[in-house]
Amino acid sequence: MSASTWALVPLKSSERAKSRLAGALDAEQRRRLFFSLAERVISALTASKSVDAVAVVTSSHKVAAFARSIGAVPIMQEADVGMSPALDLALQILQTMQPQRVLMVPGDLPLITARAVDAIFEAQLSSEHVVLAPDRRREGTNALLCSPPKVLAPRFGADSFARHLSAARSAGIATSVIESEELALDLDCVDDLDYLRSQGSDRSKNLLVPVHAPLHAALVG
Ligand SMILES: Nc1nc2c(ncn2[C@@H]2O[C@H](COP(=O)(O)OP(=O)(O)OP(=O)(O)O)[C@@H](O)[C@H]2O)c(=O)[nH]1
Ligand SMILES: O=C(O)[C@H](O)COP(=O)(O)O
Repeated sequence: MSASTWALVPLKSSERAKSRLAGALDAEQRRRLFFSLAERVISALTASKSVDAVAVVTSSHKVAAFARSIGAVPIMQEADVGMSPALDLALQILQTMQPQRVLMVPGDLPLITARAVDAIFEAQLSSEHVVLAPDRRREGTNALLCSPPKVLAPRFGADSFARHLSAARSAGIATSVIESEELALDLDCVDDLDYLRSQGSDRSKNLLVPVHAPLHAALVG
């Protein structure tokens, strides 16, 4: 398969994911939340008019089968070695498809929409360009568009937004930062769950039901 714009989502093994929510959700709720979030992210990417194909990098055969069932292409890694090494490996494999650009998005953005994904691509002003979406604390990076894919190495982890921005700037790469409520929330800790709940039950309901019934149940059930 060849596609010029790929989206790439790293997904941990479901049993190990969302460990920071262990104080608020039991293991089964966390597992369901993980799959609901992943489905939401992959669906938004697939529905974006700018994305030709979505890949998921994972070490889990269960997660790979799930990704395939909703139209994503799984890329297998041997073990969970961290988000950036997983992305590095996937980028190397995707390179054989000669993509023009790759959008990297973590699999835990509950408010993401196809419209927000489209807006990332609209912020790309030249063929050599980086677009960054920070999280709501402006610490993490919730979307990283690299055009071409090797223009900037992914540096996810603590303070990744500042690190991506300064690496792009010091390399002289044209860079845009996109502020978007729909991209700014990633569900890492109990505080993030509270923030999502505080968005209002109607909004939460409309957002999460019926497609995301398990996520809704985990949050309000
Ligand atoms: N393929 C792969 N994905 C990863 C790895 N580590 C994290 N991710 C994914 O990267 C994204 C952001 O990771 P985190 O915010 O740390 O999510 P998490 O690992 O589920 O949460 P915690 O267990 O609480 O740290 C999520 O989509 C994870 O599933 C890894 O080693 N391999
Ligand atoms: O910047 C990052 O590393 C990403 O936002 C993912 O990290 P987090 O979900 O753990 O904040």
